[in-house]
Amino acid sequence: MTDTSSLLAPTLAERTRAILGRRNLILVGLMGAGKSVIGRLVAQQLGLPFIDTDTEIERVSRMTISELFTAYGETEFRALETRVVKRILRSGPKVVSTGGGAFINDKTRRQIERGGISIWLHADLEVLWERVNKRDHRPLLKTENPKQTLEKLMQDRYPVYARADITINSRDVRKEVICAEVLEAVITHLTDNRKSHG
Ligand SMILES: Nc1ncnc2c1ncn2[C@@H]1O[C@H](COP(=O)(O)OP(=O)(O)OP(=O)(O)O)[C@@H](O)[C@H]1O
Ligand SMILES: O=C(O)C1=C[C@@H](O)[C@@H](O)[C@H](O)C1
Ligand SMILES: [Mg+2]
Repeated sequence: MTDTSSLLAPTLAERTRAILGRRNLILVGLMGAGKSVIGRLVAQQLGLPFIDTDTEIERVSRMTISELFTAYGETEFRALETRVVKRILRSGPKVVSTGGGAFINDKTRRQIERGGISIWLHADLEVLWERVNKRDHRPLLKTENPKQTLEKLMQDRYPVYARADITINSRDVRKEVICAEVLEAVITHLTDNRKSHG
């Protein structure tokens, strides 16, 4: 007789979707870490809506992020980001990729902590630099030495990103590999949580 048990076993995506319930998955991390690309793929796999907060900010303001920084400055941009993140996370489940500074801002981080499971895409300097140096639309990197600026942002921000519920090592492997690692980590995180809460 043919063993059909493996054919009937739920897939990784199905298992993740089942345990996730109505929670949101929120990707955080530096520019170039892969939040948008991996977030979209995770959402596709889980059959959930995907929202990128930078894109949503650009939609509601009808300005690009660069234009917002130039016209109103970073402080106003952060206030708008907090409001947009709060609204997006009011309902779930969905997959949300955030702008690089969202989790660093105290108010926005509190919204994220309340709003779902946070996932830090951690990457080293060379990986990030290879990815971001191809385009120059990022206002924070419009400096004399953008690579050094990126390194400084890593030093300042990594201790804060480390507070995320889950950390994934984002590196140059196929995005499907990173996506599968995210799903596995979500299952582990929620299973461990269940155990510790009896
Ligand atoms: N696993 C990967 N392998 C190769 N390239 C990748 C991988 N993940 C992301 N990239 C590439 O790196 C670049 C940055 O990715 P992405 O835009 O998703 O980063 P981000 O974290 O959303 O950055 P930002 O905060 O600037 O929006 C893109 O060109 C993307 O295709
Ligand atoms: O790292 C940051 O502070 C930023 C990252 C981008 O996603 C944008 O949200 C904006 O350029 C600021
Ligand atoms: Mg992005």
